[in-house]
Amino acid sequence: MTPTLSFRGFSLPLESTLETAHGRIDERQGFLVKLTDGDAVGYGEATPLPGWTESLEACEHGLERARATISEEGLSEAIETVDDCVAARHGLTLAVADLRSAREATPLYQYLSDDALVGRVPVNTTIGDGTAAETADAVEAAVSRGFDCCKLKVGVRSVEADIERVRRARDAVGSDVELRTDANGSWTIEEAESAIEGFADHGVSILEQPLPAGALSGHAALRGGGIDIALDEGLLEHGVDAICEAGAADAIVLKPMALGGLDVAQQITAWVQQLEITPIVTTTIDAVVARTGAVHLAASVPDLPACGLATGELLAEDLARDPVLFENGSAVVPQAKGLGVSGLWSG
Ligand SMILES: O=C(O)CCC(=O)C1=CC=C[C@@H](O)[C@@H]1C(=O)O
Ligand SMILES: [Mg+2]
Repeated sequence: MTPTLSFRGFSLPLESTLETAHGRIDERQGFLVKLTDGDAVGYGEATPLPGWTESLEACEHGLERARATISEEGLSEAIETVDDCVAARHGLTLAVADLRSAREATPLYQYLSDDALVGRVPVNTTIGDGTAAETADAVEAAVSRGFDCCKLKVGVRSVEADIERVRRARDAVGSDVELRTDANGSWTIEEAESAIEGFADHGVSILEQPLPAGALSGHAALRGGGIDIALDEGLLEHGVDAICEAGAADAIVLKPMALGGLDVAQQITAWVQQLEITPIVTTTIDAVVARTGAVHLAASVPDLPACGLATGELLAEDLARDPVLFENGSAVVPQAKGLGVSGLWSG
């Protein structure tokens, strides 16, 4: 039986604009992907993000190519036709993995790694730019919801303002909560050095992408200042080898949507861990399908730190009920067969 591919567009507003140094995110537009093979069905999600993936139009064209190719040539050829469209490839390969793991009656994370039972994975919550008071309130509210690791967006305001935001957040939640920061490549080396000095006073654990994506030696020079340096945009710019050769990162952020799929992201996590660099899996503020796929990926990789998987709360609407519960700073991993998201595609 030849599998058939279908997809339908969606647009999901955020609860409020996510202000980052990389730009504003108001909504997430993408495609819910459905793969049918006999009575087996698998779901994926292709949600492009400008600056991280192909455009929405290119993603749609990629899915159209894959739909035509799957019926004429087959599944692996269809995946090849979207090799240069990372979000489309993510959507197609996630649908394949969901269908195959469901058919094997195994949860997706066990399909990805033959792992024993993994009940939960540690997560960070994501706090957008805001005033010092708004930031302190947001971190305090996150901790009251059970989170013990918060990532703050920085780099939109002055370094001094960001240091004050971090100080106020630390004062609000005390020393037991992990605070991370993400500058989305907005600083010069001097600004980054000043930020690191100020953030270190308030126990910030990780500073993500302080310098532009192209910088490598600059990031290497920032390491050892008391805060781990993580690269996010830099991974897409340089790849793991160059980052490792430059000694540019303590940690690397892996976004399955931006990397082309869980399979690619999983290979990179194993590679990165071999190099004694810490992988951190995050979403691209996706809908429930891709977000749950990222939770399964994190569950398939041993010894991960808190990952950026609690972004569902940033959305005002979603495609279906979230099968992932968050409690005590962790995501409870779905144990149903496949991805574990239901009620997606009626009719
Ligand atoms: O890492 C997280 O906590 C959640 C994901 C996240 O922060 C991002 C997702 C997509 C684009 C960016 O704004 C941002 C990032 O830079 O990591
Ligand atoms: Mg980032």
